[in-house]
Amino acid sequence: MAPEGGKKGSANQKQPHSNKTEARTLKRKREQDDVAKLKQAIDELDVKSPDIKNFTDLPLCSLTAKGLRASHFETLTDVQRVAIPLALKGKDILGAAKTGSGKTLAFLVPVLEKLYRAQWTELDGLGALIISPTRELAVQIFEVLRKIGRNHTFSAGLVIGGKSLKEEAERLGRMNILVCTPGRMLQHLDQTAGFDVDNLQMLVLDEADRIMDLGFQSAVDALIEHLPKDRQTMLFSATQSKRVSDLARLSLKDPEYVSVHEEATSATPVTLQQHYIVMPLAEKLDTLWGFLRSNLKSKIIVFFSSGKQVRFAYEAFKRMQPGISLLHLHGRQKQIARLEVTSRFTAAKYVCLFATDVVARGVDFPSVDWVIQADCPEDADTYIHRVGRTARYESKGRAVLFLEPSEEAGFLKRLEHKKVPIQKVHVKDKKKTSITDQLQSLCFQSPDLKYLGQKAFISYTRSIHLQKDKSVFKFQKLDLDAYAASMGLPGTPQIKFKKGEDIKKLKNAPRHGFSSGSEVEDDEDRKSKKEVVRTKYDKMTERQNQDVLSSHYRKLLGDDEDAAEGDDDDEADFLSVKRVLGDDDLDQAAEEGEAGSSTQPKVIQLGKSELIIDSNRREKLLKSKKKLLKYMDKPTKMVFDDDGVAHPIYMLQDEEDFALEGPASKLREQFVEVEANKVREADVEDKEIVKARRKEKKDRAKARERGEELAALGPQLDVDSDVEMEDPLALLRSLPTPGGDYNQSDDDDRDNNDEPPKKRAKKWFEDDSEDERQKEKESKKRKTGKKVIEMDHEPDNLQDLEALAAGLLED
Ligand SMILES: Nc1ncnc2c1ncn2[C@@H]1O[C@H](COP(=O)(O)OP(=O)(O)OP(=O)(O)O)[C@@H](O)[C@H]1O
Repeated sequence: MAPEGGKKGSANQKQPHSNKTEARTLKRKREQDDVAKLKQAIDELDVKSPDIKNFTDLPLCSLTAKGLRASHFETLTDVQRVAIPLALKGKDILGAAKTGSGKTLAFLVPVLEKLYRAQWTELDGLGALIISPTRELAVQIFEVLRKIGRNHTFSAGLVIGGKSLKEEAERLGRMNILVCTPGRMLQHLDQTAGFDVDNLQMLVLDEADRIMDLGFQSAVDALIEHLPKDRQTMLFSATQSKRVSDLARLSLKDPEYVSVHEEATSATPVTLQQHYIVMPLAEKLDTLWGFLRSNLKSKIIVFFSSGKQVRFAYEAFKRMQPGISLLHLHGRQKQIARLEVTSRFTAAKYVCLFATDVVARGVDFPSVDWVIQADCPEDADTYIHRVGRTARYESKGRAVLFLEPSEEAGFLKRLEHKKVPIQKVHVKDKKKTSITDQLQSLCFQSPDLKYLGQKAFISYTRSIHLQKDKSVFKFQKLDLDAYAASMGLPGTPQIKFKKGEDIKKLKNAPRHGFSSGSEVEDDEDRKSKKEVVRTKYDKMTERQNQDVLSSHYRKLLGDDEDAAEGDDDDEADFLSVKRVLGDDDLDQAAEEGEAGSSTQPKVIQLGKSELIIDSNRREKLLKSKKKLLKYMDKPTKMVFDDDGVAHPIYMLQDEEDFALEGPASKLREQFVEVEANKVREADVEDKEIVKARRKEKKDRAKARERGEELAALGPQLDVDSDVEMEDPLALLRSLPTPGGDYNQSDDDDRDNNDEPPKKRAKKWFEDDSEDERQKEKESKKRKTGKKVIEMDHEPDNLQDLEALAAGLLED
């Protein structure tokens, strides 16, 4: 710890040894005097004094005061004015204040002050732990801490996953302040030897109601178990519940309720204008498109209920070029992509971000003009947090909620109950537009988009079906056929539901091999994973949704969402798509499976189109003229004019003849109808094919299982147990790691890769086998073809942050 005076002293020219010791003693004495004065001032502080208006009116050490000044924080906000004095006095705090009202400083300032007054050093270990529900929010808190704490000498770190556990573990022991997500922190507390939290002075839960929520329950409870009971605890949120059970779980001692806006007439900022539009589900995308086209010079966030909704809307709208930059963010993206999207959105002036609730809470994007809620939020609290991304700290903002007619009455009641003022508006007739035709043709042209659409449709219907609040979400009232058609889908995907799921649990369900922003791995899940030893066949057959060829689509869509398909698994648990792929898709996917790791596919020209030779099977095709015809363009009838130039027949049609055929709009409709019929017919055929292939796959898997059972009796399959004998961790290593790390990329790939089962079985074998030759082949394959996510692919800004964390407060 080096207060200002100390630093100046150390800059002096060389002193004799005795002088140096004397200077050090003097410095320590000054610090002690300083701390004693601060303690006395805090004792004498009247927390209710009306004179407390600015940070300078508080008994803060000069290092914090200097950091606040340099960050241009002078006047206290309401919540800071009430919470900071109480926290300085050592009280446990339960703080609730509107979004954007400055809660972050309300807990960060007391954290710095408490450690300063305790003269905390690196040797004292972890002094304060700040828990956030999402990575984005954790990074943001860390940045604010870095800004206002720049003059202190505490070390601070971020524990949010995205790095190997080992790498993080090495640094943990040196940290005085940690900002973390619950799942990752628990992993360290459970697994990192020598990570001592016995000295912890302060625990902070930002967005506390979310952290105490069902999805995080087991992780948070387990985490609290590790912490000493004798500590100061602070909980903050814009929507704070005072559940006695929560307070007991956290062992809060006689907490002070800081609820500065309780008497306010609205729960949302007064500078926020809030509207809602009622429209049938089938008009949602049209309305959103119309809105974007009318607000090109704005910064907009559009919230959807699931990552799949986000991806479909993003991919479809991007292809239709709305005239404003589009970004998308959801919890299944890689951490690098997520950080890049947040920083691009922060920096841009006119931009639209399609997002899930991963950025609904706490995230402080500057100057957002509009928050659109394209899908109704699960409850009024989520509504309040989402709209809170605009109109932050005295700035203005506008929010629009899209409601389905069946949701209107129920949700308005919920908002009224929470004191949210909102007005109904209508879309102007001349601004109404339909994009169904465009979406239909895009889905027709691109199987990838159609596939995303089907998944988005399913995830939406699933979320509505699962919602607890049945007075708002009425599944039976939705016109699903019209909705599917409005998304451009050739038919309504059939779905079946399992009973007993919970939307909140699902939202926080662990993702294999990938730790998302709001990831929490159930303690019990982790234990059972460790205990149950599975064979490679178990792993292979456990993998669900093998018929959804996601890796294929991932390649079509680019690779920014390596883990995005991981959730196919949880989806397949719950409901299944009766029909997903078209004939072409299956062909392509099968070929891709065969192509394996071929790196440089050959391309040959066939008529106007290109045929990519990326598999042995395709190469063989070249030898059969008849089969090749399949890939040739359909012949078009051409007519030669007087000069001998060829034209398509319609170009030479007489205008009068053309007019006789009827109005162009009708012709167009007829054309669309004919094409749509073709798609429907193709759909029926596809269904049959998919059914047959599924059955075939099931039979194959069964046969293999039988083989395994038989083989288990024979001596040669003692391979697995041998492995276990030689290396007791071998099997454990082959299990998916909870919360997953980037250096677990192999596992990630396997878990998220819905390749055809034949291919995957091979991968599992290779990964588990002791055969060195096979291993070598596998590693070569990875090097040449498949993407391997390297551990050191850290985002620049995160790395910078981490680097700075080591010595937070050096000038
Ligand atoms: N005293 C202050 N003076 C000026 N600006 C401030 C002050 N306190 C906070 N701010 C600014 O207000 C904005 C919102 O602050 P913060 O993110 O802490 O809000 P919050 O209450 O945590 O919001 P949410 O409930 O959405 O998490 C930030 O941009 C922050 O820099």
